[in-house]
Amino acid sequence: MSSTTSEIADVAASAPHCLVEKRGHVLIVTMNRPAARNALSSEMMAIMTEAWDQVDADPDIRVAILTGAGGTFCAGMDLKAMNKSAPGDKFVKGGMDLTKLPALLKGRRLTKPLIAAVEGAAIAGGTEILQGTDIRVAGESAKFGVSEARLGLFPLGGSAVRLVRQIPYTVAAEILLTGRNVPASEAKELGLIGHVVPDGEALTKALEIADAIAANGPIAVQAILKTIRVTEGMHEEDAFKIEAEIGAEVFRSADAKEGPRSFAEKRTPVFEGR
Ligand SMILES: C[C@H](/C=C/C(=O)SCCNC(=O)CCNC(=O)[C@H](O)C(C)(C)COP(=O)(O)OP(=O)(O)OC[C@H]1O[C@@H](n2cnc3c(N)ncnc32)[C@H](O)[C@@H]1OP(=O)(O)O)[C@H]1CC[C@H]2[C@@H]3CCC4=CC(=O)CC[C@]4(C)[C@H]3CC[C@]12C
Repeated sequence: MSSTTSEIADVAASAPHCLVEKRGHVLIVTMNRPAARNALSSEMMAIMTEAWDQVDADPDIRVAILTGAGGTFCAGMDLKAMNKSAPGDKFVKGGMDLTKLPALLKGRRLTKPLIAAVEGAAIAGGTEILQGTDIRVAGESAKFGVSEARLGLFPLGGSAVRLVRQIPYTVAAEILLTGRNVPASEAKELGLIGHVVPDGEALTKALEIADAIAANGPIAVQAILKTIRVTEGMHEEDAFKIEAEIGAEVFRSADAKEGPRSFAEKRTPVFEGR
């Protein structure tokens, strides 16, 4: 028996705003409000924060993927909810710490690599969270933008700080100040994303990259990521001191012995993450 339109709408309304699925060593986090183009809700952000905690805490998870349901990544903050209750009214002096938004990975980065698989729109909050991911794949019709200024808002998800550090200054300034949309081809040219794939294939490509990372030594992967994060913006000399400490720790691990041993024995390495 086929479902009626209202039955489908009822199911959609009761569905969690974010889905979390573990596939092997990969945790897939899917923003799931397709009828509202995956606009951010409190429920969605609470589940995302829990998922990020799970990624950091579970040693069996080696990589995470962030994606959106129904052919859209994320249309940013829920503007209809915002219209009913203006967030600015809560911003009384000292009333809220706006330096951290863990769900959007502002003031928090994961200890494992995070891959964004983008289809359709990644607008405002959607492009803001993208900047907290490490590797980014998008379908060819995807579009990006930090459009808050168009609505008289400020990109409090961190873009006024991060975007100028991730793509050339003049383009970042233009994107932030005009709020214009950036097509996938241009985003790739700018280095905001790393891959453009046919529409509908972003998650497949992200999984392919995730599997390649998950097959590597997890201690090495996490140490490389930690070095990137901790040394960002540092003078080279200071950065090399930290790099040396972190790198030496990796060389002391059992995985660092297993890698060369597997090569000599002509077999695939079995990394245990210790
Ligand atoms: C500041 C930080 C971020 C802000 C923002 O993101 S502002 C949002 C800007 N977004 C947009 O302008 C996109 C609007 N949408 C579109 O342009 C289009 O819909 C689309 C291109 C995305 C898709 O087009 P389409 O043709 O495919 O589809 P449509 O027909 O247009 O849409 C279908 C359907 O979806 C609905 N829809 C789409 N987008 C939205 C949306 N954004 N909101 C609601 N609904 C949407 C559309 O209406 C249609 O519906 P229908 O019924 O069918 O008509 C903030 C980020 C995080 C915030 C902090 C979070 C934590 C906090 C908690 C507090 O309590 C205090 C504040 C705060 C700290 C908070 C502060 C602000 C942030 C940092």
